[in-house]
Amino acid sequence: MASIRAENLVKRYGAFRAVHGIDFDIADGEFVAILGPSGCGKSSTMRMIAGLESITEGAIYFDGKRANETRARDRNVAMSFESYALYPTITIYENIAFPLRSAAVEAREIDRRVRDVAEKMELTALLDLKPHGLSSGQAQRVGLARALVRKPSVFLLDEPISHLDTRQRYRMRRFIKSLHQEFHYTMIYVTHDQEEALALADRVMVMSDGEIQQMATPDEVYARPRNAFVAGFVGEPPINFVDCRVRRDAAGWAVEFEGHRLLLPERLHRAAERVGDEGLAAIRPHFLSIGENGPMVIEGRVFVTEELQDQNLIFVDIGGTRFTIVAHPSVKPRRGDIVPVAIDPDHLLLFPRSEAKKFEDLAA
Ligand SMILES: Nc1ncnc2c1ncn2[C@@H]1O[C@H](COP(=O)(O)OP(=O)(O)OP(=O)(O)O)[C@@H](O)[C@H]1O
Repeated sequence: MASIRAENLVKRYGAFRAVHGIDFDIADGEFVAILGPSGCGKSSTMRMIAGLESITEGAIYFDGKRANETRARDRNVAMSFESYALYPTITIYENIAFPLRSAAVEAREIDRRVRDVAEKMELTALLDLKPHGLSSGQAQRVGLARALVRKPSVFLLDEPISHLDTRQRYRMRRFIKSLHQEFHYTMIYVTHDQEEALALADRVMVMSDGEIQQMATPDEVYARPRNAFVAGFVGEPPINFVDCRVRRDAAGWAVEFEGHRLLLPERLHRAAERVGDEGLAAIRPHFLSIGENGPMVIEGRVFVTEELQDQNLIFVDIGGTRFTIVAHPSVKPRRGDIVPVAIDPDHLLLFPRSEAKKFEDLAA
């Protein structure tokens, strides 16, 4: 296993800057997900770590040693992509053994390692078959087994399961997570799927426009997003945003919107000072409820509901701003009903209004 450090990492393709000088540390044995929308520079970052793409500026260190000039095959990095090109004419056993045969590993050692990895990946029963006829989930597992059999120091996965159906995706997620929990590989996992990133990783590196917006644990990026972009990209259904005015008077700091006023908890006083007059308040759909209980209750009009058996999604219009509420399945207002919406100020977030622009780009 290895630790990885990046210092001021830049990737340019001609005049276009895809990665803008990023810094990060990944500890030995850590599982980091690189999360962001299409084109944000995730794959470029991963490919620079793998040595498949040259580094325009800055440096990468493996275990503290500069690796910019180290060739891809000497970095002991395994990569697994969405496409898992297996060799069709040889058995699963030989497909997994292939990288070891190329490296002239002794036959008994090959056999031991292939059977060992096949057992971990639940492939033992398939070893004598040819790839033809495997399900896409099985083929993906063979691809992972082939990457792992070399005992890499770093395991890189680029959108490895995005093409699978929902059931297979859950299954593969469990596999990947258990591989990490059992063997503590240093793993870097590129995805645009926030749920996957939060479910799998020890820390999530959220990227947009070639920059790291936040690198923190799943709990932190969810509960304490550093900016409106992270708040909007992480969480399902997406967070609610509303323009607000930020005020301070004898009672303390407060936000106002649509003629309502909400006193801010102490946790948000520094943010309120930083934001200035024009703010962007945000609250997750799970922290709004329908009912009279709470320090702030505002009336809204229901315009759509979605009943999802384990929860109901209720979409409410409050003074022209649309809010999503996640409610208990027993809460079933009808379209057009006027309902009291309770806001839990402990879960309110506050950003500068200027960050709304990034959120709009994301929604576009
Ligand atoms: N070889 C290349 N030549 C020119 N531009 C490139 C090249 N590879 C990537 N880019 C551009 O660099 C930017 C970042 O690409 P990258 O593939 O790193 O993003 P990504 O976040 O992985 O996106 P995706 O999820 O769509 O793969 C994009 O605008 C892309 O078009």
